Amino acid sequence: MPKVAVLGAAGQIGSPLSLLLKMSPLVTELSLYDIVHAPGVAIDLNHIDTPSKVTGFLPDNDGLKKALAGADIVVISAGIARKPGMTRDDLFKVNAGVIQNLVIEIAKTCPNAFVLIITNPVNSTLPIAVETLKKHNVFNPAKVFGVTTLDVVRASTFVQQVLDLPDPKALKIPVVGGHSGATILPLLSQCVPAVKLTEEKRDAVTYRVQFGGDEIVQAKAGAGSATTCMAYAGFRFVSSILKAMGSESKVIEETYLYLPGVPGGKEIAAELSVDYFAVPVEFGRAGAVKAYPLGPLSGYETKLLKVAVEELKRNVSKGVSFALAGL
Ligand SMILES: NC(=O)C1=CN([C@@H]2O[C@H](COP(=O)(O)OP(=O)(O)OC[C@H]3O[C@@H](n4cnc5c(N)ncnc54)[C@H](O)[C@@H]3O)[C@@H](O)[C@H]2O)C=CC1
Ligand SMILES: O=C([O-])CC(=O)C(=O)O
Repeated sequence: MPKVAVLGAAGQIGSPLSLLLKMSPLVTELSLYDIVHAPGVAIDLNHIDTPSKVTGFLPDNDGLKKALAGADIVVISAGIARKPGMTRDDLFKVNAGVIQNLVIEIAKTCPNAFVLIITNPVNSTLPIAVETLKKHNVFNPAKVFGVTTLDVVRASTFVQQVLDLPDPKALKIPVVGGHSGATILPLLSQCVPAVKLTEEKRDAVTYRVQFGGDEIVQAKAGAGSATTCMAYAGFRFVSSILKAMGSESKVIEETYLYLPGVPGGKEIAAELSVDYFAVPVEFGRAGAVKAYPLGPLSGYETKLLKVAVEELKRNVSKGVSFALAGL
């Protein structure tokens, strides 16, 4: 039965995400790691009356290795978050090294685990994780992802709000690309069921999905960025993987991934001329089984796609260069 490890578990995302995982009947064992407070967070969660067992580790006494031992899924939200005036790319300096060091230990201790990266800038931290796993000869493209679920959650929520519809969950809107500003591309033209948006509303919703993170950073005024909605989105993504691991039915979620390693992905990468992109991905027992193409885009979306790809290429190569230099 699945063991999930959360790295960065004492943080503003890690704690509520761990709470949601503790509530899930799909999780048997939860191990929490952070450079501070993780054992306390674990004891706290262990007073909840669900069967899963929670253990917390700090860096001393091989804590990271112990946290990762036997993990089936590792979720990483370790690192620093934005303050007003910062871009996600400004987090690179600190978070690139954090991801690289954590992933080196994953490569040694639980090389077959799913690795889900929440830590920003996701556009670059995922390539760092992939290059690090490749270097250790344990990269499985079906199991390593950047978590972009919050963008998908935002797209349906913001369309529901602008059209005053009853239920955001009833709207399925693919969000492709990366996870920052112009690299995020909500495909509103593919909304199921279809919605009618004036150009003005289309532009406003698209902008809000792309820059929704800024809304929260500004409102929190120095106290952090998206946390509870991210914990919700991260839990949705982990749950989808757990469901796919345990059943025959297909599960589809958008996620940012190394396309050439997944069936269907090579063609998308060749068409976009970028190896990393979020697309709808089908999951099975052993991870990603198929990457779906973007499908028909409106003229408006085609223009935005060009901008997204150019920016994303720079973010990817920054991550790859960092990883290769440090390995
Ligand atoms: N992918 C996405 O959609 C989103 C990503 N994020 C990103 O998630 C990350 C975490 O955000 P928050 O939880 O709000 O930040 P936070 O500062 O509250 O928590 C981060 C935690 O990481 C820990 N940490 C730092 N270095 C570590 C290391 N080397 N090993 C283990 N733990 C370490 C810290 O002690 C802290 O507890 C940020 O990079 C943020 O930008 C945030 C929202 C959405
Ligand atoms: O904006 C940030 O820094 C946090 C984030 O990734 C988001 O809210 O999408």
